[in-house]
Amino acid sequence: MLVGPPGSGKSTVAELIAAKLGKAHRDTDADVENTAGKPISDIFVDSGEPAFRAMERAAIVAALTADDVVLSLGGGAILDADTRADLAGHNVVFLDVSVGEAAKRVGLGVARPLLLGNVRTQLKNLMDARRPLYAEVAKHTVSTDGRAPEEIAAEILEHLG
Ligand SMILES: Nc1ncnc2c1ncn2[C@@H]1O[C@H](COP(=O)(O)OP(=O)(O)OP(=O)(O)O)[C@@H](O)[C@H]1O
Ligand SMILES: O=C(O)C1=C[C@@H](O)[C@@H](O)[C@H](O)C1
Ligand SMILES: [Mg+2]
Repeated sequence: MLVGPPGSGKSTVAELIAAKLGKAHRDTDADVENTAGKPISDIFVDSGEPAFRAMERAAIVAALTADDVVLSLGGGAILDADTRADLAGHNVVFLDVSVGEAAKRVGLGVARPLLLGNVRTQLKNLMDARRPLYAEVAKHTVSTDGRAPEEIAAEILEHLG
């Protein structure tokens, strides 16, 4: 199970790990979009962040009951105390990334509504606030700066044994 800020590579790396393990990859952002029938950016505009967080929480509860999946969580999933409690006992890996590298990876698109405006500033604020929460739920932290997704996936697989 992968957590980390936007642009840390959760979705990309989880897909690689799932392929190596022959398991399914599940991503709570994708689950929310499928349930809502629209992109996350539209959910934020149409219904607001609290409504998105409620949908995200429901997607996580559902995903945690599934067997044999490699799960990537939305960047803000760990803001929810119930989710943090639910993650205890799971094999959670925190994908860490610097502000500069994450900003390069996510670009300037509208797909990540919380980063609109000054992407670097938003990322910095968000990471400063959340780093303790990512670290709290994770059993293992992997630095991703300057490393290819394949290398990161291999390190995690090695750690999993
Ligand atoms: N280690 C890496 N090095 C370079 N680019 C990467 C790396 N990991 C992911 N990327 C690229 O960065 C972008 C963001 O990756 P990804 O969507 O996997 O991040 P995420 O953590 O799932 O973000 P979000 O929280 O917004 O869902 C993608 O274009 C992806 O190809
Ligand atoms: O960091 C966040 O709060 C978010 C990250 C994305 O994965 C999406 O879940 C959404 O854009 C919110
Ligand atoms: Mg993702």
